[in-house]
Amino acid sequence: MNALVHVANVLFLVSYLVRDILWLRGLTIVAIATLIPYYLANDLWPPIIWNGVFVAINVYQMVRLLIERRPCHLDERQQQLYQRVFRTLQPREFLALAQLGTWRSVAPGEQLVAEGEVLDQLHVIEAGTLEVLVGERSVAELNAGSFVGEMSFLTGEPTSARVVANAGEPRAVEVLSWPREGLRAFLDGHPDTRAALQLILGTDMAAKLRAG
Ligand SMILES: Nc1ncnc2c1ncn2[C@@H]1O[C@@H]2COP(=O)(O)O[C@H]2[C@H]1O
Repeated sequence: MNALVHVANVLFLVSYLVRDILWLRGLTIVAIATLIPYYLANDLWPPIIWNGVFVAINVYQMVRLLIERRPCHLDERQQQLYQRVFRTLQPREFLALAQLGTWRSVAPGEQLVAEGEVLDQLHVIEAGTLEVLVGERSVAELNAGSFVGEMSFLTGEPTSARVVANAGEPRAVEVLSWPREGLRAFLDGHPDTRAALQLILGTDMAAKLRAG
């Protein structure tokens, strides 16, 4: 019987070494199950009850994780954007985020963002190129996968530049746009998604700094 205690503790040890929380919880459940015969043989009811509670909590959290991670269908546009920008999110997390936004076309010559405005949206380009202007000076071009308005989104400051679709562009630019407050509320309820998005936005801004 004592061997079971050692086996269980080795399993606990392995569970602490794995990085994926799903595996950690699964191994914890197996380790506890390995200990139960020992507790029963020794009539140790308090640890049986407490470990039953731990198993119940872990099973509940595992079911939640599995629901979050179950495969989901992304349409072609979503799939492209996911591969290009949001790969650090679980596909289902991304789907929820994408469904919160609306797809929009920016026609050649159309202005997406004015300079110095209080922006109530965050955009990401799915296809096409947008031009960034400060005054009349063109300072950058933004391509598929780039965010527009992330600086205001993160700082709450008015926009730093004007962003337009060039009149000479043959095709409309496709963007996915989120309402700022709706996105903030969503992220408040999804802290993992918020952490991942902050990193994605930070990486986007670093790329812009580097390009500038
Ligand atoms: N130098 C730059 N390089 C690339 N993009 C920029 C630059 N300046 C501004 N932008 C983009 O233009 C947007 C204007 O609104 P924001 O300041 O919210 O966020 C800005 C960025 O998305």
